[in-house]
Amino acid sequence: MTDRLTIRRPDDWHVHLRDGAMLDHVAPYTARQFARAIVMPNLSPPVTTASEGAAYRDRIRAAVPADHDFTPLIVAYLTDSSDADEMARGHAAGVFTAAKLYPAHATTGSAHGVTDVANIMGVLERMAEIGMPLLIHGEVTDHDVDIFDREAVFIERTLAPLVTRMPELKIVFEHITTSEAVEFVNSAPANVGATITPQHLHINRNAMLVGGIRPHAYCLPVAKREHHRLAVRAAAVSGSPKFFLGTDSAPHAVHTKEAACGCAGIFNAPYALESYITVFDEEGALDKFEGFASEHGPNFYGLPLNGGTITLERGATVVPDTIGEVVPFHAGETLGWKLV
Ligand SMILES: NC(=O)N[C@@H](CC(=O)O)C(=O)O
Ligand SMILES: [Zn+2]
Ligand SMILES: [Zn+2]
Repeated sequence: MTDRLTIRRPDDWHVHLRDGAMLDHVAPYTARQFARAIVMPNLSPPVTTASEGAAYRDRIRAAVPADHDFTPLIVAYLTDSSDADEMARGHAAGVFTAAKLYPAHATTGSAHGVTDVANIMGVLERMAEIGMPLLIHGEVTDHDVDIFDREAVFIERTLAPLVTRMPELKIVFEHITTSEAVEFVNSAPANVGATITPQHLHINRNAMLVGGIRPHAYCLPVAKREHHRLAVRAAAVSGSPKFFLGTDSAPHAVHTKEAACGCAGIFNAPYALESYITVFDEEGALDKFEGFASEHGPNFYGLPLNGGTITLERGATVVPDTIGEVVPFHAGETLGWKLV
């Protein structure tokens, strides 16, 4: 039985570090676990220009303790009026690693998002030309679509036609939660990849609703029924280079979660690796963890693998009930692995 696993330093391909005091609070947790992170741009206001991106990168660097070797990868927030030249300028300047498509009003901080992909086809064509990946929150927002169906409907209505129309564009289907998304990514060409969060490997929708309503298990896309969780787990541990680590760590102050209309998001950064490796251990797939955490992401993005290693050992990690004003994923639980 493997009790100790040393892997190449991993990266987080989807994290929310926020801004201001919350950035100062949460950034050290991501920097402690990961060498690089794709930092999502859904700030208020969102990061839409290269100069805003460079300034945000400076604020993130200032928030990370000097003894952490951490590289934030900045992302442009796409709007209906995004400019292809601005995206290309930011990418060429080494500021923008990718651009994020939030369907308008799909999730936290998406009010300025894209109302129709048709409005940004020129931008997407330029991104395909320059090899700038498109990262997608894949849900429709139509009121008549059940929230549990919004990811599957997005595949039919938007993602599948987009992949057909733009075979050169690298696309990351973010935080997938359904068997439909797994099937779509598996059958799509090599330019389509996906991130998977720890929460969607651990919980199904019962965790939110059985025995009481648990706001700290609520995120978007919402956790689905059990067979979807099992399909996403199978994808994560499959060894396929299409699936890689993206925590979607999304901190919200506790009073905004424990509310009549609570915010969507799960703060999992502090113990992300311990949470993920627990799943790979349960699935008898510890040999697949390094690929998922440290190789598939950089290979998909065309970025170098990290130097250096981290080690996880079997042992107790007690997760506190709160970390500052934020309740972490697995709050009050003891995980069976620890980062040494
Ligand atoms: N995942 C979430 O539930 N929330 C994220 C936004 C997102 O990734 O959808 C957030 O920034 O709070
Ligand atoms: Zn999202
Ligand atoms: Zn996110």
